Amino acid sequence: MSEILDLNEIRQQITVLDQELLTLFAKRRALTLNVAKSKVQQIRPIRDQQREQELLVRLIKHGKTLGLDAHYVTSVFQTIIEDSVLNQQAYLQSLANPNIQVPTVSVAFLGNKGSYSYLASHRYFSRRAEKIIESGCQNFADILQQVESGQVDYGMLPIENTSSGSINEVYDLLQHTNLSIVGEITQPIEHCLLTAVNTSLDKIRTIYAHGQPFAQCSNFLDKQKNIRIEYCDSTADAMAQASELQDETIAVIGSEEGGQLYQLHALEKSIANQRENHSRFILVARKSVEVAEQIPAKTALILATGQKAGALVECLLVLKEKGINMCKLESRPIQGRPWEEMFYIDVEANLKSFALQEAINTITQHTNFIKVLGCYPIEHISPTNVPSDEI
Ligand SMILES: C=C(O[C@@H]1C=C(C(=O)O)C=C[C@H]1O)C(=O)O
Repeated sequence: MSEILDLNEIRQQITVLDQELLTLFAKRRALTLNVAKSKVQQIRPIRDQQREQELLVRLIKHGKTLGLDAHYVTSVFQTIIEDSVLNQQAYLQSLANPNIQVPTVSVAFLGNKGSYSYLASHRYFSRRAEKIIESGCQNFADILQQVESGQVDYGMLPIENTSSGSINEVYDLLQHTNLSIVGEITQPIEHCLLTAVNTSLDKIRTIYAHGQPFAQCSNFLDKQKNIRIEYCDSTADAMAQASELQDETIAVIGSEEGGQLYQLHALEKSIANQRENHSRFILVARKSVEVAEQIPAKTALILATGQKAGALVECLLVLKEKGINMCKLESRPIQGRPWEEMFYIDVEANLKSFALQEAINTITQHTNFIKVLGCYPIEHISPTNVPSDEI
């Protein structure tokens, strides 16, 4: 006869193990902070992908002897390494900008509790501040106005999404602001259909959604018959309305994590057109920041060339000559000047670097207008992979 297994007792053992794992994670984090301190002394870059690869190969081999598959070990340690690199970057940034190191920060974002902007703000500051004073806004212009007037320290704005592209309204607002971009964060967007009460898809008649999630879920929505879309100012607004109405015919497009704050449950998960759906947010402040040299930096520029033939090409050639990688180019019309365009250019370079300073000086000769929107650490940590023959 097989032995009787006591579920509660086994779960108790798992609970103890999980706590031990957390203690080990914290110890590892503390050690990586010491690594960061030594890199400051030795002026070495934060990221060392060769070390990451060696470490992964060793762990995968060892994991196999314990019955753990390579995929599992790789994904766990990629997450640990990402946290470690971001934490080291945040530490170096706090040294480079002692004035930004404060325990409490105030942040304006779109919507209320539960919006993607709310989740991005909390994730961004989780390793940088102890407390966030939240300021939910009804539109992007309000966010900028609150930062400009000094009502809050920071504004979090979505700038692009992997499925619906650039957020033009934010680009247009950036033309007229004196604020600086001081950070970025990429937030996974996992759209679900959320409801306040137990119901089924065939009973839903109205879906509350913000325009962005609506556009990103068009394939799923096209398949639904007899459904009306109610546009809302934000995802959080949509959630609050559905939560208040407690109606089995009403659903909301939003994240499961955000929905939990309104006691909403996921009726359908992963309803976005693209499975890999991410939004990039930028953080704006009144004062620009310095980016430590050991951290990969991005600089955002806007420029107008007028209607001179080839002027934009001349500007881009300057970047090429200086070996500066352009990671984004966007154009927007200039209000009041028909057919003239404002170009938004993101480059992977530190504003302090000699190459970028020289490039900006030369580019200025080809433009009517040029402005640096900000220089900030690149927050996206691309995972190091292990060559398949090494596994
Ligand atoms: C901790 C370090 O910094 C980074 C983080 C690593 C990690 O968490 O294991 C490994 C290499 C670096 O990209 C290090 O250089 O050892």
